[in-house]
Amino acid sequence: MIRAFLSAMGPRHGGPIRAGILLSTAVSAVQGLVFALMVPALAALLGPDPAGAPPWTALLLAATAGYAVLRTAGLYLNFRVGGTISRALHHRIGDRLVRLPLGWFTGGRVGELNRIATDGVSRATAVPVHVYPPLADAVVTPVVAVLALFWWDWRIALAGAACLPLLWLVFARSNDAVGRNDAARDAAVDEASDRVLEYARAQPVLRAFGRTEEGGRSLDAALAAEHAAARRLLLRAVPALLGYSFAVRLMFGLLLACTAYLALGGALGAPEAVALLVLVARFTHPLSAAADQGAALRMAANQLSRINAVLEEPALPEPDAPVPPRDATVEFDEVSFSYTPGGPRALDRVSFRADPGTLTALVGPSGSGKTTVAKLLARFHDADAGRVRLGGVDVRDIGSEELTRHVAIVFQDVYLFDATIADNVRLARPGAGREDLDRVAEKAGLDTVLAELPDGWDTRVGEGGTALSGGQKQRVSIARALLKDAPVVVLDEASSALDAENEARLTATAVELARERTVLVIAHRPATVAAADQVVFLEGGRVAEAGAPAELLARNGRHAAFVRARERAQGWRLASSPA
Ligand SMILES: Nc1ncnc2c1ncn2[C@@H]1O[C@H](COP(=O)(O)OP(=O)(O)OP(=O)(O)O)[C@@H](O)[C@H]1O
Repeated sequence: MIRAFLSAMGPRHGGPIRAGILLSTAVSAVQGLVFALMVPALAALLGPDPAGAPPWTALLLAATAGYAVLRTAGLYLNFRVGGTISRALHHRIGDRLVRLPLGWFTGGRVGELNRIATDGVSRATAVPVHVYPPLADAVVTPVVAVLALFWWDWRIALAGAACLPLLWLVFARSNDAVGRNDAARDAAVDEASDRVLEYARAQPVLRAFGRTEEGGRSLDAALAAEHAAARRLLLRAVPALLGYSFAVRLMFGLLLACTAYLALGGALGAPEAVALLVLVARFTHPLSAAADQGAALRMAANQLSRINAVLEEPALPEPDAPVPPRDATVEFDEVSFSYTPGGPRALDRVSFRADPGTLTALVGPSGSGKTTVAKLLARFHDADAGRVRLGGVDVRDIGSEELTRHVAIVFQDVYLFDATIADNVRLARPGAGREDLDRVAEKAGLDTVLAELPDGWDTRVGEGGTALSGGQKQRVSIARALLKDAPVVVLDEASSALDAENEARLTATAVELARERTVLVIAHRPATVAAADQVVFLEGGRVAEAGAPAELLARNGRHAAFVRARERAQGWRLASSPA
């Protein structure tokens, strides 16, 4: 557990945690000494010669004063350590997230990340403040008290010592039962949170097709599984905790019987017997509470191992000596890639080259690998084989900051922050002035949208951009990419969402951009394909054909057949330009 803590906190914050644990342990040990001193002090006070009590009483008072000082210092330190843990874990998780490959952030991670960053961190934060000190009181204090009692009366101490391993055994077993079932419940809670998010996001689709009931089935199943896991945890944890509580009371009874036996046999005086009973009674409550704290510790340990799993997730490897790209040439050289190790290849020995000053249209049926090409160029993932080069340099040798500066991508599923349109566009270049914004707005077709909105640039877009239409969001996203002014632009052309006028404007913008940049368009529109300098036609993850659009149409191969099929299905019309 401590190792998991230190690993999660990193070397910089290990010191305060160790200090907090040491101090809490010391406080509990001193408390054990205070308890042990109560026995001779009380025995002397209640015995036939109370005049002999002052030395014991003075020692007891001194130990109590020391205990009070240490307890206060421990409380103060542990609250500070709790704050440090919370801050450090949030920072470390945040730092890790920004270094993870973007491909790591699939939908299923959202619920898990949310739980780790909230519940996980708060449980870990509670350990030094609310969990470890009472646990140390329940474990260290009795052990020290029993050891100290050996010095005073070995028979009673032996009886106490004999009970401790038994208690420990029951404690460890009950902890195990809670820990195992808590991990299973955690997994069920994650699954349920993901399904809730999915159900909320899928509402428009489900309602459009009148399938809200069916759509809710997987959510119902996940919630039922969560309920079952919580029940299992309860059913296993309650008997385990009750068993432990019973063991504590059994120990209390045994010590009671042992003390009575010694007192009745005359081996122990009545004052000593009373003092011992006070001591034993004093232990019952903290020992009983230990089971709850032990369970809380196991749950925190489970959360810590989940936090550590994120922190240990391999970061995107960064080059030791980054090499800047020489120009904006994009080159795929025999690139193969699978999303899952050993799984089907999304790209299979893909090779093509896109030169600066040209527009390349990536065309192909759904699932042919067009988006994957864009993702490998931006290093969402690294290729399994072959090389993706930018400006003659392998993207893995460029360094992610430099690569980000060179490549701007507009994906179809646009995400906007809950801020104004201006803020969202300025994300690309925070210092950009109004003139720059107006310039890119015109090129992206955003100017007409702004003219219709009463607050113009200051319109708030809502969470994720919900206050804007799909086409409006896409235009904001294009303006953002244009403002970045990167030498390579990848545009995942919207298959819908734009009207004819804006479609034409966007094609014109792509062509204009391609005068000075390398532009790759995942093309769904005939006008864009026709305007391209070259078409890379993908099928099943392979480059089936590549060449100028007119040349490919004239060849009458896979690309031409695909275009004809599209024409029939969607009314595409793509004429080969006269040679
Ligand atoms: N995150 C992922 N995990 C596993 N497989 C994936 C993932 N993303 C895509 N794939 C698979 O990789 C292949 C290529 O997908 P990709 O998204 O590149 O196709 P596409 O040509 O862009 O399709 P579309 O035109 O429909 O967007 C497909 O078989 C797809 O199922």
